[in-house]
Amino acid sequence: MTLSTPGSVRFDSVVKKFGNVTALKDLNLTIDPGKLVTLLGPSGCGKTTTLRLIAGLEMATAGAIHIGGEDVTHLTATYRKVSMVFQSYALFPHMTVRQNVAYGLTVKSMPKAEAAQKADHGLELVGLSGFGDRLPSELSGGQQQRVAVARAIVLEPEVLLLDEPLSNLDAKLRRHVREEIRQIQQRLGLTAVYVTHDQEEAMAVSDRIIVMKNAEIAQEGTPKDLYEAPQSAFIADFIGDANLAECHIDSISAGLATVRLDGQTYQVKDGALQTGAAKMVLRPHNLRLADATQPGIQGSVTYAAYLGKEIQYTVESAIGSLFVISGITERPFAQGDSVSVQFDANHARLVAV
Ligand SMILES: Nc1ncnc2c1ncn2[C@@H]1O[C@H](COP(=O)(O)OP(=O)(O)OP(=O)(O)O)[C@@H](O)[C@H]1O
Repeated sequence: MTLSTPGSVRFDSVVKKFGNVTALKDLNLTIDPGKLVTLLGPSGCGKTTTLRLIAGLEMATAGAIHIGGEDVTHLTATYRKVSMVFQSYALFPHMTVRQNVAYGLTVKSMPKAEAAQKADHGLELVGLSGFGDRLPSELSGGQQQRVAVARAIVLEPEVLLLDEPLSNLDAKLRRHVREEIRQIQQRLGLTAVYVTHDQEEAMAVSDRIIVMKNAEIAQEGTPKDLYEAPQSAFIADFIGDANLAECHIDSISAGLATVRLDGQTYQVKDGALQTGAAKMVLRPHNLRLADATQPGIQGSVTYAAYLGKEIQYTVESAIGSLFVISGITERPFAQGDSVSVQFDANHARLVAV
């Protein structure tokens, strides 16, 4: 199949209001061709509105939207080269899988035989060759979602939009289908915009993640950027688990901050902050437990859970409650044990209070 050139997406100062509700404040974003970008954020932050604005299912109140370099701000959905995959699959139950995939093509007046041939090719691309004569009810949930993806990609969109495509699948299948969606997107070089509120799913499938909060972008970057260099307490907490410990930056020099935490001094990469109160981001697996006689932050284990691949602890300490993850090869501790919590300051980060 020849797919149309993957398109870029650009928002210039886009505002979207629904009556008194401002769903998007002043959104500026660029999505490069061939990349999968995820919109991630808590409920109501504006993810779905952004996706619907790309699709042309909503119109911007102000600002401009470009797809593939073309100004589409005032074009309705029919005239935009995008296809959407919904969380509900939205397959027609009485049509065969092939007819479902061919549906959008026949609506566009493609002759039936050609549409069926394209549908079969689409099914091949999503690993469902030979399933064309079945009814959707004769497929698993994951297979039905792949049919929905095939139906979207046979339309040869410049941009593929995916609205929480895994939310109807159970946890085990979700991981499998997200890998498949990512592989199809990469193999075909599609530009894809993916909405989810699940941060692990976002990290697993994305080239870049745009984290939204209160109708604005909170931070954007690769999964690694967001995890390793969060620019706020919100991002640190939202992307992966984080302990946020109150600390004090005494001085900053050559990109290193001298930080006081629990009476000790540490050198931490500065997060473009000023001296004064700050929060130190301590990832649970970067904390180690040692015997209480060892140096570190003193505390006591209030919860210990053996999870096979790791042990998770809650430690009440002088700097608050800490969530700690240890490898199973490390010495185990039990509830009630006095411990010393140690960490490597190279892995700590600083964010504003
Ligand atoms: N048609 C509408 N009419 C009025 N308000 C709306 C409409 N659609 C969305 N909103 C409001 O705009 C804001 C953003 O909604 P949106 O659906 O984009 O959020 P979301 O991040 O996708 O949330 P969720 O994860 O819950 O789906 C919310 O405050 C929502 O209530």
